[in-house]
Amino acid sequence: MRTVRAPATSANLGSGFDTFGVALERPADVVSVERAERTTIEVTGAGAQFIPEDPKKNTVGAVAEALDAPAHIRIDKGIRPASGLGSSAASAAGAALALNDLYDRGLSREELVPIAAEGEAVVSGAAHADNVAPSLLGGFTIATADGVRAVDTNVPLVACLPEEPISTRDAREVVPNHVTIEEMVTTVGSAATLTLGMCQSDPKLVGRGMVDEVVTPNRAALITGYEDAAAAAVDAGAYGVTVSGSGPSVLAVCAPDRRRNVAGAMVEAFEANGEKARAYRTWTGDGAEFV
Ligand SMILES: Nc1ncnc2c1ncn2[C@@H]1O[C@H](COP(=O)(O)OP(=O)(O)O)[C@@H](O)[C@H]1O
Ligand SMILES: N[C@@H](CCOP(=O)(O)O)C(=O)O
Repeated sequence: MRTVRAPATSANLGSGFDTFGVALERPADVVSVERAERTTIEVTGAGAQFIPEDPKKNTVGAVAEALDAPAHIRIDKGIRPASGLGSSAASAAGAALALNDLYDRGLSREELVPIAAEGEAVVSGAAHADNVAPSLLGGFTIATADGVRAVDTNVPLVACLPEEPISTRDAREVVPNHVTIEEMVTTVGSAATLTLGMCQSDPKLVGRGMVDEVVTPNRAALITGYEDAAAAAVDAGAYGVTVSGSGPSVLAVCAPDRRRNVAGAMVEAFEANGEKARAYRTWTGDGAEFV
């Protein structure tokens, strides 16, 4: 048997749609695998009742098939599904690392990224790698068509998760198909600023680089209370705020000692809009690990 803890992640970070991602120190899924004749799946933990155990519908089933590694797979969910915190991706990343070892496939973590992304295609219709990459590699990752690059970084974060779920598949419907040249120039500037901020572990630069006027406004409109939560986070000291992944979570970057205030302000703002919410005070973290 092999057991892996795979962390939650926050994708896009505003300016890096389908490209940027960070691993969070918490929460995380725990995935255990045992060799079997055919793949079976058992899910417990946060939101387990909303997650299919059919291998054709669960992200880990696609991973087992891609690695030709049938197994009994147990998933203990620490990350609620439809959260915008890479819930489906964490299970896929954990299964990829565990099955690669169980079946001695000898693939590197970088080589496991596209395999784990197959799981994402099952649930969202797109094999986007921006969640599985940081869940496998840790830190800040840049996933592009020609591979993935990871940067070790140390940035304080707050992820606030409102109760109302949003599925990635639905949230991809509101992504615009076209951008203007002005929007492209702004996005490139933001993305470059954010990358520099991650390389220098500078939360102020990261916050400036989260600005995005292309995808984020449409996604934010799907989240009840987003504008108030974002404004409250900035008032409480956040350097930048954006939609985490496809939402509904909201990601804020701030100084380490402002995390409690920022977390409290966002939860309060959501609650004033009739949305229960919880906040994770966290940091950029490591990738999946054997436990
Ligand atoms: N192992 C898994 N963990 C979480 N969700 C899964 C898993 N396998 C399939 N799903 C399905 O994926 C969807 C959640 O994924 P997604 O919409 O991308 O949200 P998130 O941003 O939390 O990953 C739900 O419909 C859920 O049933
Ligand atoms: N790039 C994807 C990221 C989805 O992240 P998730 O945590 O919501 O699954 C997108 O924005 O659609």
